[in-house]
Amino acid sequence: MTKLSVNINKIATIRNARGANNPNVVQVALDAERFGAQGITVHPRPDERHIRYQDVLDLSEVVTTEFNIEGYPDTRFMELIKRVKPAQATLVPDPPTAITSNAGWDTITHQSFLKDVVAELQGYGTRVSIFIDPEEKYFEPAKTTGTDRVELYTEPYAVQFTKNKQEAVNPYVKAAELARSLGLGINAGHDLDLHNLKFLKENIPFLDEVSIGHALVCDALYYGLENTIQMYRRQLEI
Ligand SMILES: CC(=O)[C@@H](O)[C@H](O)COP(=O)(O)O
Ligand SMILES: NCC(=O)COP(=O)(O)O
Repeated sequence: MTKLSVNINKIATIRNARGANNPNVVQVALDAERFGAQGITVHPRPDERHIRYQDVLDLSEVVTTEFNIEGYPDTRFMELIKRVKPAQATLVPDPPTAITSNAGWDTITHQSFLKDVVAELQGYGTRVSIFIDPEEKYFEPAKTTGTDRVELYTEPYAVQFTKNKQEAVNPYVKAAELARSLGLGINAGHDLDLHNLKFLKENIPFLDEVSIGHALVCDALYYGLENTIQMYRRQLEI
């Protein structure tokens, strides 16, 4: 089974636009779980432009599905994970100014840094996933860090999908098979949507989890959150 983790960053973006507490991200997380989300993902960024560090603490009190916290492992992130001890931490190499995530880790250059971070996070009982491009050279070094999983960065897949879906998915299938042969769990995320998700799942049926936010929240404007979550869940049933 491939789990659907709903990323609620964009709910916080709307809330922050007015400064009050509407929509309430904690309530949306609880409702998303009730509507079928199998996990809740957040990616607090240093400028707190969407999810705030306090949101993460508040969510940690109530989320009953898999709580996944993404981010660059700076001091604040590490302290947050130590305090919250979520089910999963996803390490993303974004600089503080990144508009959104736009690359996976260079696990060769940053191998020893990642090794230390992974060991510390696992010491809190948290599963670790490393955000990674589907390039063969990064997988053995990723395994050496001790990470439990990798998250395949799927923006290039989403872009190429509209032109040639088979060419788009081929490198991801190869990467996923390599990760599996190394004993790594496999997540995927970024720009997945109702058009491209099913094809990814059909080609990589052993995906452990996808985290989806931007497109899912956009779709919810038209279909409603409950219908939308169910629609995404159905894409993962093959
Ligand atoms: C790692 C990843 O792909 C997502 O966390 C994505 O970066 C969402 O972050 P934003 O919501 O800030 O775009
Ligand atoms: N890890 C990817 C994620 O959480 C959501 O990315 P997106 O669907 O907002 O592009």
